[in-house]
Amino acid sequence: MSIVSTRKLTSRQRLWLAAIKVPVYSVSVIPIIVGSSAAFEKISTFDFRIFTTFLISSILIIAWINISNDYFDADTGIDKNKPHSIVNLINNKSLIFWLSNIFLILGIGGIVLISWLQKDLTVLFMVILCCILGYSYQGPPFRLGYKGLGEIISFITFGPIAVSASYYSQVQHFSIISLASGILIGISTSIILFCSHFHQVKDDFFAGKRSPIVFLGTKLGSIVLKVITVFLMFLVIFFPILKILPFWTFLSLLSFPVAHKLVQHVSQYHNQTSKVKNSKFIAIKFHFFSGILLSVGLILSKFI
Ligand SMILES: C/C(=C\COP(=O)(O)OP(=O)(O)O)CCC[C@H](C)CCC[C@H](C)CCCC(C)C
Ligand SMILES: O=C(O)C1=CC(=O)c2ccccc2C1=O
Repeated sequence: MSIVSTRKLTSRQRLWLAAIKVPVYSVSVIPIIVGSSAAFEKISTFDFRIFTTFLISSILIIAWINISNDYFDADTGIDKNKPHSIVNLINNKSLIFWLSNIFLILGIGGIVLISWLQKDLTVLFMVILCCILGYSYQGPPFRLGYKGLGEIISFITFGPIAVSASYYSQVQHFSIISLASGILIGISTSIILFCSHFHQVKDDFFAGKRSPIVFLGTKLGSIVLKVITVFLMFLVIFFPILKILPFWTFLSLLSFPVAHKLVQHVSQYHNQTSKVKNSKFIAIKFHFFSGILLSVGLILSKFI
């Protein structure tokens, strides 16, 4: 194989890697881990079979939302400068549409299994609500993401609903612990989506997508990011002080250096496309570490 073709292969592989968006799957894993940790903290119970089924289902649902996002974005032309859109890579829209639906059916199938095992439809209703809201973010005729509502949808779905659903799947009741943990996870998830708009501001504007950054501009957007991140850190301190969350959830504060790096990076490079692009990955790192530390804090509270 010639050097040129190897290079070609490598760049295509890179595009595929970007298209698959592996790091983004943190958003599917963390709410399930945190909800199950909160359940363990509350009543010392952990059903590994339910946990694993929920985790796999959640990953499949995120595969659906991401593949179908490329499918729906192809219709509005917003991804025409995005070589790592799956539609631009495969060039077979109906295949992509059906592939995404297979992921959705398999994901929902796992949740049906949980509901069947527990003879309780609550978790199924909650996840279906998430999927309807997820569809409304990107699919016609709603496309609420194009109206600047993505962050609110992502907060509600990945935060209070997903964390409470995971909690409920373990213990079959609701609690303030899963709600408060869900609020923290919801905010850090929305921070990821918020950061993903900075480098796309021009394409979004010309395609008629009114993302928060199109509304605010990149400078004001970087200030809003700082305010929201500080607010999140404030809640991490405030919840244990008010005994809404157990003491050891303070551990989540150890993710502060990553939060600081994120805010610094965006305030420095908010209008430099190639550099601010990286902010989404710093935000994912922050979401992952703050979420894992929150889980560790919840579990530790049971023992210390
Ligand atoms: C695809 C998503 C965001 C990316 O959108 P955008 O078009 O800006 O991206 P590109 O630049 O890459 O084109 C995700 C949007 C998520 C949505 C707001 C909410 C989805 C809800 C899920 C279905 C909830 C799943 C819950 C699960 C954990 C049980
Ligand atoms: O591709 C992306 O940019 C995102 C994908 C995704 O699934 C997600 C989920 C929750 C919050 C943000 C994001 C993305 O930014």
